[in-house]
Amino acid sequence: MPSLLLSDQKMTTKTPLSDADSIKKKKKTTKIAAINGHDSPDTSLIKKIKRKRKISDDEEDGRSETSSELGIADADLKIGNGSSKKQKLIEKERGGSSEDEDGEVSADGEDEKEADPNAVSNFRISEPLREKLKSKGIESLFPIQAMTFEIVLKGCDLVGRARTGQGKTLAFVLPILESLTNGHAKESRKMGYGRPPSVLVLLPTRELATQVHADFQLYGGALGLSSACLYGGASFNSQQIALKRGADIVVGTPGRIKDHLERNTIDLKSLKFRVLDEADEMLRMGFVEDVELILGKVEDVSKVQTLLFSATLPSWVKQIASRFLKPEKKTIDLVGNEKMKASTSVRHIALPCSHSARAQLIPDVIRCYSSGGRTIIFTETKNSCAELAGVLRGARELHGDIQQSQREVTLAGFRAGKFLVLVATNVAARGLDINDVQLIIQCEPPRDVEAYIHRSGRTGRAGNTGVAVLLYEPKKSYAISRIERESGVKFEYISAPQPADIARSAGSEAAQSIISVSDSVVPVFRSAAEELLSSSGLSAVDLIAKALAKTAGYTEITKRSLLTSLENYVTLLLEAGKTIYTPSFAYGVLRRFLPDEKVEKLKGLALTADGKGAVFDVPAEDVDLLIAGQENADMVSLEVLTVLPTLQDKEQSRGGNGWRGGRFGSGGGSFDRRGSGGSFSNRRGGGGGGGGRGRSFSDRSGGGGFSNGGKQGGRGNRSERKW
Ligand SMILES: Nc1ncnc2c1ncn2[C@@H]1O[C@H](COP(=O)(O)OP(=O)(O)OP(=O)(O)O)[C@@H](O)[C@H]1O
Repeated sequence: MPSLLLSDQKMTTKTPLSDADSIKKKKKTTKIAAINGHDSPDTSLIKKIKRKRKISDDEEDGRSETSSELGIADADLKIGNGSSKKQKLIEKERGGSSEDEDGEVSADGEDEKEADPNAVSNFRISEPLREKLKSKGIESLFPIQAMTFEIVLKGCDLVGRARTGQGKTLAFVLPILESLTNGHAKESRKMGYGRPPSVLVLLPTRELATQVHADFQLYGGALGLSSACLYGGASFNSQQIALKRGADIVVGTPGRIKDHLERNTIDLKSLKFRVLDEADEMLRMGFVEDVELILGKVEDVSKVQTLLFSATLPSWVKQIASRFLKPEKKTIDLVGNEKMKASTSVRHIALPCSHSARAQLIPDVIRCYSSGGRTIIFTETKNSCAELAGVLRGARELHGDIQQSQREVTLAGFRAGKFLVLVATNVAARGLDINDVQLIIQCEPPRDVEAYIHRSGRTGRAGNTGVAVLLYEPKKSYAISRIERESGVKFEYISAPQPADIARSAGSEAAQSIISVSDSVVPVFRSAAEELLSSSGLSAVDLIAKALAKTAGYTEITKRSLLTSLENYVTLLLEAGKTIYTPSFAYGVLRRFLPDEKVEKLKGLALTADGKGAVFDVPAEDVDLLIAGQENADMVSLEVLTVLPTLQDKEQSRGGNGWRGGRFGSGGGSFDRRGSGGSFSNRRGGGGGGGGRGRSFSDRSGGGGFSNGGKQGGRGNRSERKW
């Protein structure tokens, strides 16, 4: 019997955990705590939870078992905090440890394995399934899987919630398969040719359907169960043939399943399980009626078990969803009321960038933060997806206007590493689990916070780390504060990587590649080199510098502004000796001493949090003229910035009169170390804007490369980049 779900008393029935040896028991609880990101003091809490569980299991009183009843809410059972301790643990869980002949984990010896309460061997998982899991490097269940396994096996309806990438798919796949083959659903499920499905899994996108179906094929196949995948854009006939033959498990999107119902090609009367994966998205997409119609086809609702999973469950979804689940449903919520709803193993970064600077900026963001792995870029619309994919070298697009067959080819190519940059709309936001996605770029803040959580959750999965960069127009900074408020994410504010810094790191790679050229070329090129050296008028060092630049793909170095990330723009700060209440006031001041045509070329004007200044971008060629212009105005100063100061929330700037102190401005001057990247915010002047939270920008201007948890891009020279 499984560990987490049972009382200590029940555990005595199971061999590995039954040993009354107190040392082992101690190890066991410590490991539970470690998996959940806690140290030993919380082990008593885990025991409490177990005791509570024991009581509620025994009582079987039909009450809904909520996370708070289980004591799971808040930080108590938090997972995925990215700590190195947990990291190692997950690596171990994923099979990173060496195995002995019996396939047992031997990292810390036999005791260690026995001490793992979530070891697969501690659950009622049959041998073929166990073997399959082992072949995939899975020796231990993740918390959401461990905590829901027995509940599902016992026949309860369930709402399951855990952060992105924490293994919710296997949390329903494994107990369903066990139920069908060895559990309560075994006797009543239909068999033989033409059998109707016993399991229906509904999900919002075709790509996700394919992925979940692959899991059922893999694990269900090991138990002799067949499955079919039904989604639009694919051949109806082949789906019909599969259903006619008989499929135990059907995975699909609501639209196509409804089509099958209308054509009488599917019979959902005798379902044993109904699963709503990414339920909130399905309902948000307007599938409520379809979902209700599909789920309503079951003949005897008392005989079907309904499971609902997502990383996000807004309250309106819970209300609708409760129509589909029995009142005595159980809830396992590993996010609960915790403030942080997004993945905790992801570094969340916000970077100001005007729309027109995106295409130039994104390659450098990829170079700085992708660690050479895959990147997914999210756009809000299909048009901007196609447009961006068209200008980013080596990138491919994925959105709803692409033919289904091409969508599949594209995703397969991305999974296989044939190209490393995928530009996608929200079709790729939910559920997709793709190996080695290191970086997520969102081109603008999404409208709803759930989208931010799911998109950024395409990286940092299963205990791995990742980076999510959110680009935003400076004038839309209020959208960032909304996401922070609603998701609990604390963004690291940076300004754009400077091309010079990128070029510096490309230069050292180019140097390596030059050194590795065979000596055999020297006699052939020597005379040309001598000729060049004497005719160029350059020193040998300068000449080599140019050769390195060319090798790295650079013929000039541009500057990128701090505010809008535009190349060949420079960020200036205006101060007028008094509070600047509104952007129009700032424009008025500028017009006093600058020609109109120059003022009209300014970009992204925003007010500083201390209320004393305005920042804006100007074309690099105008800078000298503008700086000189300040001589004509009293009490006015203009200066070139190297670090962006803390800015006001735009909503507040729009508010006109009565600047009340920056909602974004905090007491300035303090350093804010974040993440492993070692960047720090360096707020100019440090004038706190009358309270409120600070939006500080990391100082990248010191040059010397970019930090990404110690990882540098290192993907070859500029001309060889894959994107
Ligand atoms: N027990 C386990 N041990 C190791 N890896 C696991 C385990 N369970 C699942 N995984 C892996 O973790 C990854 C994430 O799993 P999954 O896609 O089910 O996450 P999820 O919680 O559904 O995420 P999302 O909310 O984004 O859909 C997958 O690659 C899966 O194979």
